[in-house]
Amino acid sequence: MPHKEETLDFTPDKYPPFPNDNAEFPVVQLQTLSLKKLEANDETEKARAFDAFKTRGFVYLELAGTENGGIISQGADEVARAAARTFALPMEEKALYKPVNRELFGYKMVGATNADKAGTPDTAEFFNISKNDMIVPDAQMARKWPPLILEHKPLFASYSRAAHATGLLIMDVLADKLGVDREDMRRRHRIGDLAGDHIRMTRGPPRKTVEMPEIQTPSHTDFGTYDHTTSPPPPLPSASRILRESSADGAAFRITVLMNWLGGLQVWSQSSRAVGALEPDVPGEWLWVAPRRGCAIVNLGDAAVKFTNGVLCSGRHRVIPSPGEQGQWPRYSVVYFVRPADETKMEVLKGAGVPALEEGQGGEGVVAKEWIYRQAMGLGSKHLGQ
Ligand SMILES: O=C(O)CCC(=O)C(=O)O
Ligand SMILES: [Fe+2]
Repeated sequence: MPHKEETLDFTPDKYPPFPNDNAEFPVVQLQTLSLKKLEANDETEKARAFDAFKTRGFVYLELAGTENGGIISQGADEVARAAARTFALPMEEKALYKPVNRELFGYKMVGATNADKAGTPDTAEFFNISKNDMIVPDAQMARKWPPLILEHKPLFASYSRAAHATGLLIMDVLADKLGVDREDMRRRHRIGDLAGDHIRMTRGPPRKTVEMPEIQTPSHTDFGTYDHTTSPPPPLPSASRILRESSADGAAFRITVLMNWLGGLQVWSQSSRAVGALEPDVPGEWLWVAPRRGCAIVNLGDAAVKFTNGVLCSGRHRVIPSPGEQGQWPRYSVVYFVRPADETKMEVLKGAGVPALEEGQGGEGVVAKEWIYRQAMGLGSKHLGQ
């Protein structure tokens, strides 16, 4: 590799630990699931998984002892190094890869998304790499990619396959618990089918000031989602309402497999999940998710909630600069999104554990590709092509 001499700003060996000060940096206690046990179809672990995804919607997933887990944990470091090289390219070059065709793939520059309703710009840059393009020969790729990304294509392909398989395994677990046909679910997420699935490489700059807020990735979740433990369901935020009216009566799954090295990810405290997308941020209502070595962070997307008519939960989250000393470092993360295939009609699943829709709750049944695009637009993405 011709990169020996360069200095990258992804330096995980140098990071200080997440601050051990729960008063200043309160952390969320997430359940830890074992991928090895889930792969072995361990009933106790499956029950714990179902419980965690019904309540918080976020878990740590211990990766050790499995082939896919190994590919994810080692691959993530390699992907982050590729990310550091990619983000170091000149802006004119990165700008050649802006999203087109109502897709999310490609480069999102700093400030392309609103962090709140007042239009405060976000501070993170993303490169979204389509799984479909990475697993086919170059001649069959749908988009152009920077040479640097093509150079790492085998890495992105193996990472996508391992993360996709891991997402599907979790889906199997949830399907079993919901009394839904596993194969029916798998059919909507076949790796070779065109879908919005991608590896997202993110980079957020070091913290500029001690004061909040500096939003790297704004608070996001999921249209029409509500925490089923709150009663009655909170009103839908305005962006959600538009989607609810114009889109689906149900949904399909979305599972996120996330690797990060520094703090910065936060989830809403249990009591405050009702707040909508792009609402002003309320201090004191966020809990930090401390990164754990050897673990991925897995969360469900909005689609999983709609798909199950509210049985499963997707937690609201955001990214801000890393806490304390960690804030001096640029922050990288590697995210894999498993999404339903583009042409999947968004419908509520049929299963013993999924409540049926009430009369009049239906929608016009858009397909996944359109639904994802509308979601992203609803979250204030100004950079997406029409
Ligand atoms: O960077 C992280 O830790 C989380 C990123 C995230 O939530 C996203 O890209 O959707
Ligand atoms: Fe996210």
